Amino acid sequence: MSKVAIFYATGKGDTKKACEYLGGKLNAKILPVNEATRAVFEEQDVLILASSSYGFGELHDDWKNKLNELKEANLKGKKVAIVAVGNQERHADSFVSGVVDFLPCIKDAILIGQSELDGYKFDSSSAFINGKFIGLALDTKGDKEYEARIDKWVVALKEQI
Ligand SMILES: Cc1cc2nc3c(=O)[nH]c(=O)nc-3n(C[C@H](O)[C@H](O)[C@H](O)COP(=O)(O)O)c2cc1C
Repeated sequence: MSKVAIFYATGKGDTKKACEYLGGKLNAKILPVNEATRAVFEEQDVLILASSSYGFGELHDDWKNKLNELKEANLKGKKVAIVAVGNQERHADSFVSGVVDFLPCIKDAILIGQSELDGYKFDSSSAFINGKFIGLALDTKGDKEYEARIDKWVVALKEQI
């Protein structure tokens, strides 16, 4: 069985809560990213990188501080999925944009878990590329049905793992 781990950064707990729900569905290990190391990244078959956005579409600081380690990790042949948490109404100009900074750090990995627009309304998002989100976009405060989005994503993800 594939070893799946979710590495998350969270400010007020929204991303953590979503990851706990997701982790239960995937039977995955869940780790605050500030506890992760290059070796732990390399131990996994599938890595799920989860972060909320802060500033103007930036990653949470805990993830910013780990990007170098992620970049140095040998992820060749591994699968990586992204979970992006934000607020489409209050931050419509940079909705879940921070997670785009993962892309240069996972070049040797296989990106899985891209998702559709699926009813979101925003003006701009760096994480929405060529008509798709680069991962799962969640607005846990603005979308009461966010767990249903996770359920749907998990079904698609399991086919790619
Ligand atoms: C100062 C500040 C800046 C934010 N910037 C963004 C942003 O650029 N894009 C976005 O989608 N959400 C933004 N948000 C919303 C948070 O990402 C959102 O509240 C999220 O649910 C927080 O999750 P967390 O508790 O896991 O950190 C911002 C929130 C704050 C307080």
